Amino acid sequence: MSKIVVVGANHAGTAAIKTILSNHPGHQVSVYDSNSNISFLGCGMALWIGAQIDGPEGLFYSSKEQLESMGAVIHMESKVEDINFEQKKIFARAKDGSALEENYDKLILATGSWPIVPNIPGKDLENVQLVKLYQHAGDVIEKIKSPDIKNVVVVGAGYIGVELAEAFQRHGKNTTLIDIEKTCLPVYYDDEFTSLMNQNLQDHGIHLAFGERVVEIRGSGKVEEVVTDKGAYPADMVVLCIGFRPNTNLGGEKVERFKNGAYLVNKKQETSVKDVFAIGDCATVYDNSVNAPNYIALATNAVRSGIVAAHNACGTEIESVGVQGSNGINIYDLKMVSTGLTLKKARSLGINALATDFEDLQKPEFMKSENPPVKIRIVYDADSRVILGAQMASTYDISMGIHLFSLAIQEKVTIEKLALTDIFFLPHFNKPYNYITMAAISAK
Ligand SMILES: Cc1cc2nc3c(=O)[nH]c(=O)nc-3n(C[C@H](O)[C@H](O)[C@H](O)COP(=O)(O)OP(=O)(O)OC[C@H]3O[C@@H](n4cnc5c(N)ncnc54)[C@H](O)[C@@H]3O)c2cc1C
Ligand SMILES: NC(=O)c1ccc[n+]([C@@H]2O[C@H](COP(=O)([O-])OP(=O)(O)OC[C@H]3O[C@@H](n4cnc5c(N)ncnc54)[C@H](O)[C@@H]3O)[C@@H](O)[C@H]2O)c1
Repeated sequence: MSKIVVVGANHAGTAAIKTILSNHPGHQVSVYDSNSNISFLGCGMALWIGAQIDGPEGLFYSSKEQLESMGAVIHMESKVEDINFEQKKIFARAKDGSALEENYDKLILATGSWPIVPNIPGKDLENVQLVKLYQHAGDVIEKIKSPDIKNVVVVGAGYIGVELAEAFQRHGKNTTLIDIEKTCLPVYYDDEFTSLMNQNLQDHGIHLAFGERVVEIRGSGKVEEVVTDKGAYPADMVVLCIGFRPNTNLGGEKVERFKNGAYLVNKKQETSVKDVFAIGDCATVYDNSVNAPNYIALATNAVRSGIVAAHNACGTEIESVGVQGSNGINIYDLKMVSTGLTLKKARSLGINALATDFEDLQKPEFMKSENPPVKIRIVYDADSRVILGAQMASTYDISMGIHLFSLAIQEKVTIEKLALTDIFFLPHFNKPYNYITMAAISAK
């Protein structure tokens, strides 16, 4: 039996710890995490700020006590500061400042990510906020109770930025959403879909400032305005949501990196250093839509990579089946889901990609129950015919539909095969010629 040290106990680390202790009894698991809490669901932050949930209680699904009850030794508020990969030893600093060190047989790095902070004047002014940790959410929640916080500027209109813009507007704040790209959610959707979300945000009073670069945050002590290359926006609070960078300083020169600094891992989550695994936001994933390693920071990827690493660290060889970056968002009841490559992204990679689009009601026109329109796009390789990506949008809950496309990309299903795939019909649910079949049938 071996001693497994896990650095980081949030979504990825917790998944690895639980998998080891539930499936491989006898291994010793020692955990270090620099934070004071475990398993905070970041996605709950916007719901909490926007008062769509009553409070943070339900946003945790594990704890130090739970992991200890399973047999783990947990060192919270203890930061690992160095690793000697030759001696297989980690060096940490405990909450009281004392030095800790521990040998390992296998090491699992689950050190996650941290929000990117643009190097601009004013980034350290009071009320310039990051939103990653539970503590950050609590800080924002406390501050926006003040009527002095009237104008909130959110920088970055990716998933976090769009969700937070809705939250602040729901909280009655004058909200401006800035992005360097010409639309929101540029990573996950083509313009035909992001235009729906842009309109949705504007319809709810959120001011959009897209295609603008933030050059300075102004104020004396407290933030007062955000200046971009195209304008200036009053701000009593600024929230920075321009993406994550992986926390991989512990790897030093020893552990091979991906182009953005994430630990480069294989399908067993093994790094370039023997007996060292990396999982979650600090590591790459195998992206089936490009057949190569990629960086896609999602809790869903963190959990699955933790499971895979745990089994391999305990001697049971399994491989990740890869991911396609499936994701979803629900803003003022507009639901959008996507997986794989957008048409824009596929073409930027030099793929001879095409898209087949279709729009229809969810159910037959004769149905009296809720029956909104659904918009779908399927992206596929014009040469191999293999499905590369899909996007869907509706006020109807279409979330189950994107899982079909996630599996289709994973299994390299062609658009022709999808056109003949068994999809049931019942007027309560859909149409005989449903929009998935129709989009696939009309592919060029
Ligand atoms: C506001 C917000 C909303 C989100 N919404 C979603 C969503 O809806 N769906 C989704 O799939 N994903 C979502 N995400 C992304 C998701 O939260 C991350 O992908 C996930 O947290 C990654 O988990 P992780 O364990 O790999 O890393 P992290 O959550 O970053 O955890 C890393 C852990 O390592 C610890 N650590 C780091 N360095 C050290 C060290 N040297 N020593 C000891 N401990 C260390 C940290 O304290 C932390 O506990 C959201 C993120 C945010 C911020
Ligand atoms: N529903 C979900 O699945 C969900 C929800 C929240 C977060 N997440 C994940 O968490 C991670 C972090 O989310 P995020 O929203 O921070 O990142 P993101 O990559 O989704 O969005 C970052 C946005 O910031 C913009 N940007 C980058 N640099 C900028 C600059 N200097 N000025 C202005 N805009 C700039 C980008 O164009 C992009 O639109 C992502 O991996 C995301 O997928 C997922």
